[in-house]
Amino acid sequence: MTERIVVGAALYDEGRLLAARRSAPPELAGRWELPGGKVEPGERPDEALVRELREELGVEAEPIARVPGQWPLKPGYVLWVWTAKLRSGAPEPLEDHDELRWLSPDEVWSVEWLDADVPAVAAAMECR
Ligand SMILES: Nc1nc2c([nH]c(=O)n2[C@H]2C[C@H](O)[C@@H](COP(=O)(O)OP(=O)(O)OP(=O)(O)O)O2)c(=O)[nH]1
Repeated sequence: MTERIVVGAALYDEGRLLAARRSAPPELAGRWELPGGKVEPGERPDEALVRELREELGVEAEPIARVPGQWPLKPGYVLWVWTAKLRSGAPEPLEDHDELRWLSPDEVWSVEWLDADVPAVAAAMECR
């Protein structure tokens, strides 16, 4: 079975990284993640990233580069991350999240990231 790809955005603006706090499901609620979601069948991962940021945050974003690596999520799912920048709009927690926070480099570890995101965020910090 091939794994389903979940794309996450390391969205940077003026050197700060956007973190999003999940509102669901209960076992993940309250933990922080890179915004994104599942790639749909027939969709390119970078297209999925743009779509998810539009749906979840109400912004237009531009993927910059894939962050090397992939991180296992729940069985059957794997996380891929792109650095990205904002093209227009200001992110709002429209779907899946109840809080957003722009983190400066010294604040990046001040939130409780989902387990899978800890190594993914560390790798993304190398690609700023
Ligand atoms: N988006 C995202 N999901 C993550 C991260 N880390 C992590 O463990 N996950 C998990 C949470 C979910 O079980 C799964 C992604 O699901 P999702 O709910 O974001 O996907 P989606 O927007 O496509 O929503 P849906 O199809 O479930 O309605 O991966 C991350 O950094 N970003």
